[in-house]
Amino acid sequence: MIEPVEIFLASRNPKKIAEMERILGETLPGLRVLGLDDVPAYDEPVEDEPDFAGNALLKARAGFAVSGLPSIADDSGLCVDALNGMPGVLSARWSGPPKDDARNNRLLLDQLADVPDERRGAEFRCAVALVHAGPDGQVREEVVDGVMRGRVIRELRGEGGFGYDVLFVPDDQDGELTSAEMTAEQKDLISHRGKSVRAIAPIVTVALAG
Ligand SMILES: O=P(O)(O)OP(=O)(O)OP(=O)(O)OC[C@H]1O[C@@H](n2cnc3c(O)ncnc32)[C@H](O)[C@@H]1O
Ligand SMILES: [Mg+2]
Repeated sequence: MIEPVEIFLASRNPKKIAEMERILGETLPGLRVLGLDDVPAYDEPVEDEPDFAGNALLKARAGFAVSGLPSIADDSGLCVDALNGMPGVLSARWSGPPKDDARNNRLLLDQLADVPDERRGAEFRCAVALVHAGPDGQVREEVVDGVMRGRVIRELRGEGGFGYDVLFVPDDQDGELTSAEMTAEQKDLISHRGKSVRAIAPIVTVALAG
């Protein structure tokens, strides 16, 4: 009998989950991705680490502890040069709780109002962590990173993606479209998340082989 191939994905962000499932599905067809609704509710960790890798590990460890399945989590955000790398790990709640993408975007636009075009460089960063049991039963942890460079524009453009995509023009592609104006496939090809999920996929394959 062929074992079901399952992984647990610890995220509360439906659009992020959709991107991760889409990218994982390309490299690992047949993979069944379980989410937070598929396991009993648990105390999700406070994302209080100073970097994306640390927060991604917190989320993946908690997922593994509850599900017992190989567990992955993403921690990501927008790092703006003129703001010394902020919002960074604070991206989701940059304008305060509760998380609100539109309010975050307005705050970022205000903060950058006086920053000239040539100093509006920024990058999306994404760490993806995998926590699983090795063949010896020991817990193994892996973290990979992905980056997408670009710049923050002065108005909201596009309907796709999520979060700060409406304000971000990646340097790749033609350098004009925001990541919210790209198709899902265009964004996946160049995005921070596309890069990190494609980098973790072969490690997931090894983890699933046990
Ligand atoms: O922690 P989980 O439950 O996975 O969901 P979250 O939305 O809180 O996720 P993070 O803590 O990693 O915060 C990521 C935030 O960074 C921003 N962000 C990350 N990737 C993005 C992308 O591809 N496009 C636009 N904004 C992005 C957006 O504001 C996200 O809410
Ligand atoms: Mg979060």
